[in-house]
Amino acid sequence: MLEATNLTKNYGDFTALNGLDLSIKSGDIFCLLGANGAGKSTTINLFLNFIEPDAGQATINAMDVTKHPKETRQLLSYIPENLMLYSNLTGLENLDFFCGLGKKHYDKEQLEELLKQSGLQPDFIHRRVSSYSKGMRQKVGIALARARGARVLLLDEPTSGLDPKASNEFSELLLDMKEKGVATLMATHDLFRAKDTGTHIGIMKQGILIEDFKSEDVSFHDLEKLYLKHMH
Ligand SMILES: Nc1ncnc2c1ncn2[C@@H]1O[C@H](COP(=O)(O)OP(=O)(O)OP(=O)(O)O)[C@@H](O)[C@H]1O
Repeated sequence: MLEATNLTKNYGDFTALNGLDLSIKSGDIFCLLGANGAGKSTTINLFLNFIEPDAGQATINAMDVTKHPKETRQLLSYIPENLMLYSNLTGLENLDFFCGLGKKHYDKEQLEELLKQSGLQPDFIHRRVSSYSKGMRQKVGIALARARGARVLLLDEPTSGLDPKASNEFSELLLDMKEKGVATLMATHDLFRAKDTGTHIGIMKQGILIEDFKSEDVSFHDLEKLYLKHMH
């Protein structure tokens, strides 16, 4: 569903992403680990078509994102570390607004249901987002992904700064999306979540994917050892 072939991005003579080959299928949760500056956000931004590759291609459902920007963007939802929501609007009003931008229209009951299914406490649905915790904001992001019927989730450190309970709730939502066949690419620094929630784990260093394996094939201890070894 998500494929990178020799995907490469240079900034001047600095190579931020170097010949990435990657395949993420429906129902996969691929967790991308790596130190600051390793190239994780660059990878996500290339799939989003926010930036253009210098070589290779990023495809979603076999469509090159640079050649089919509209079709590919319709298939995906993106949740960055800090989701942009209107703080003066309620969660429900935000969801309604962003669904409208994507020409999806739901009535009030359906929007309430989408937010509840995404774990937002019912008494917050009609409160302004300015009163939300970061975890609650990320739940609105998941509700939007559901509302848009996204087949692909691109997540850039969505759980950084969340407390363990909120992070765990977010993982549950990802597993639920996985059951629905959504393909997920998540950049994260959270080794525990990568092992716990991811189906696949990649470790990136200086723009190169140096490890790529199924998370069931490593213990948490071995993952930590491998990660630390590569960080030197
Ligand atoms: N617009 C830009 N111009 C020049 N260099 C850039 C630009 N954007 C990113 N880079 C560089 O590319 C490299 C990869 O950055 P990227 O944001 O992909 O890393 P990352 O793995 O997501 O790191 P982090 O964990 O800090 O988010 C970094 O060295 C960064 O400084």
